[in-house]
Parts: sequence; structure tokens; C-alpha cells
Amino acid sequence: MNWRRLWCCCICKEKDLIRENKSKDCPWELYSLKEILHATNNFHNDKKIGEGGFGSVYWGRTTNVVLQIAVKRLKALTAKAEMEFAVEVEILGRVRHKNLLGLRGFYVSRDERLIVYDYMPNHSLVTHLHGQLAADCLLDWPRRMSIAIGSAEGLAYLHHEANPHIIHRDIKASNVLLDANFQAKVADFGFAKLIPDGVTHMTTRVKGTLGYLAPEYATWGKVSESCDVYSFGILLLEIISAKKPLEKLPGGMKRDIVQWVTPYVRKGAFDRIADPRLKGKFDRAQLKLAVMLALRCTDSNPENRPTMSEVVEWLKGGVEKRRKEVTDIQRMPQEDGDNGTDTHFEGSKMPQSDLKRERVATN
Ligand SMILES: Nc1ncnc2c1ncn2[C@@H]1O[C@H](COP(=O)(O)OP(=O)(O)OP(=O)(O)O)[C@@H](O)[C@H]1O
Repeated sequence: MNWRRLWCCCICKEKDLIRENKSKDCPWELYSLKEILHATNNFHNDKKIGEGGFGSVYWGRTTNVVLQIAVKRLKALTAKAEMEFAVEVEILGRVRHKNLLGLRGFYVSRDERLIVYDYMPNHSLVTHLHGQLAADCLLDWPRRMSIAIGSAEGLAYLHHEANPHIIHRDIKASNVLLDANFQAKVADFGFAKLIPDGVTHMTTRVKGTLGYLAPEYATWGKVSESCDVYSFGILLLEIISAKKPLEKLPGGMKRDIVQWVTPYVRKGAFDRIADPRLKGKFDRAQLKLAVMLALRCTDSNPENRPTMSEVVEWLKGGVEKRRKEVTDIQRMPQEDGDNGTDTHFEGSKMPQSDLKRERVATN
């Protein structure tokens, strides 16, 4: 997709009214300001969903085709904000995947930059883990696993299937949105980086969010797909435990979620890691598997981290294996004692060979 051409195209069409682009290689619409203003009631405060570093986000409903949309409105036309806007539209224009937030269109004029997305009625993961919806306990264990798998699939697509490959660089709970069915949609591509073919590592200025940053990236600016893997590992621990990635301890010290989880793993006290709001209703084998995987993802050596497609296989394998075992157990007469499905890990890291063995076994 040629961003420069699209950009010019938008500016040229600035004065036009509704202009739907129905061509095959351009699946989004060039919205008119009039339509966006109508959909959001002139960016009325009542329609405001929230505010981020980039600007405000408004809910809207289009009338041309009845559709709920979310409109991001750039708050200041600084060079930095312009760059984020351009990267977001460029990247979202290139990708289509069930676990990436869909771009509906955008609008550019001399003093306005707007991005139109699909509206996500179940808000962001952070709202459910730590925010206004946390008390409603809408995320049971299967939903949490499905959100983890969906986010991992979205990332695996960016790393392995998009051309050129894309590193997100800001994976975190507020950037995972949830649709009407609680399907995860990875959002916010303003910091993303396109990786030219053959390039494995780059050094860049550090962008992202404290608590989710891989150490080699935070310290040296070394960026590769494995930085997203690290952030995903933190996110996975957050999904399981509803703990924040960084916690302030009395006395002003900070503890990260990996430091918090490690003693429990050493003691084999996996149940203590689960979010208390789950009230013990979770699959113990899946929980262990997910925690051990998260620790592999957050290994301080990027070379020891799995790839995102390995993460997907591992998570899906665990869920599928468990589902099959439950079905088998339901079919078979019950025996006393351990049903043999409990995965036992010792130490804080899952051995590489275990991960590989499991992968082969689930193929
Ligand atoms: N497509 C969408 N559907 C529903 N809510 C959305 C959508 N896009 C963004 N939001 C919500 O709008 C608010 C602002 O989002 P935004 O992405 O601008 O910032 P953020 O991710 O919260 O913070 P930051 O910009 O620092 O990353 C958030 O509460 C987010 O959940």
C-alpha cells in the first residue's frame, strides 16, 4: 500500500463529501469530515470514550451504513504526533487479521487528523483487569485463555506473516481491545516498526511502556520481534494474576510481575498466582503451563525466548490437550486420584526441550 499516494489522495479529497473506496486493494473508506462529525455529534463530550497519549477517542454511529465506530482525534499536530498517526494508518492499512483492530478509514486535512476504527464494545483488557469493569468479573478462565491466544495470534501474524514483518513495540493490556464476543484485538500501532527483509535486529530510540519493556531494548534500544515476545510474557502473567506489571512497594521500591511470580513458581504454589477474583475456578494444568511459558517469554536473554508462533502453538496445544482430556475423562469411567494431566515443572524456567517435546506432541 502506498502511504504517500493515499495521503495525497486524502488531502485532495478533503472537500469531497462521502467517498467510499470500494477497490479491492483499498478496503477502507475515505471518510468525509461531515460524516464523522455527524457520527460523533460534533465530537460531543458525551461521546468521548477515553483519552490516550495520541488524543481523544470518540464513539460514533455512521448512518450511511449503520455501523458503530471509534474515532481517534489527534490532539496536537506536532511532528511526533504526526509520525504516530502516519505509522498507525500505514501499518493498519497493510494488515488484516481477526485479532488486530480493524481500520475503517481515516481523514486528513490541514488541521485535523482522524482515524476511524471498528468500535470495541467490551473496551480494553486493562479495564477488566484493573479498571472500572474489574469488579464485574467478566473474565473467567476460558475467556482469559482465549484472550491470551488471540493476542498471541495477532502478534504472530505481525511477526511472521505480514510483509514486511512488523514489531508492535507497545504490547500492553490497554492496547488489547475486546469485541462483542470478548475476542482480543491488538490495537495502537503508533510505535510499530516495519522490519525490512533479512534484518534481524535494529537499534532505535526506545518507545513503549515501562513494565513491559524487554531489558535489551530498554537499555540498549536493541529491537527485534523478541521484544514483543517479552511484553507478551508480561501481559500473560497480568491476564492470569490481574497484578500490574510494576508494583510500588512500601518504601518506594518497585517490583515487577516476574519478580513477584518467581517465588511462587519455585515453591510450586501456582494457585497463589491466579487472580483471586477467579475464586479458584481455573484449570490448574493450563495455569502452570501459561505461567511457565510467560517466564520463558520474559527470559532476560532474547535468544532463549520462544517465537510468537511457538507461543501460539504452546498455548493452543495446552488448551486443546486439556479439552481432549476432559472429553476423554467424561467418556471413561472415573478412577481415583490423579488423572495424569497435571504438568509438573521444577525451578523457575521451563526447559527448552520440554517446550519442543510438547510442540511435537501437539502437532
Ligand atoms: N476501537 C475502539 N473501541 C473502543 N474503545 C476504544 C477503541 N480505541 C480506543 N479505545 C479506548 O479509548 C481510550 C483511549 O485509547 P488510546 O489508544 O488513545 O490510548 P491508551 O491506549 O489508553 O493510552 P496510550 O495512548 O498511552 O497508549 C482507551 O480507553 C481505549 O480503550
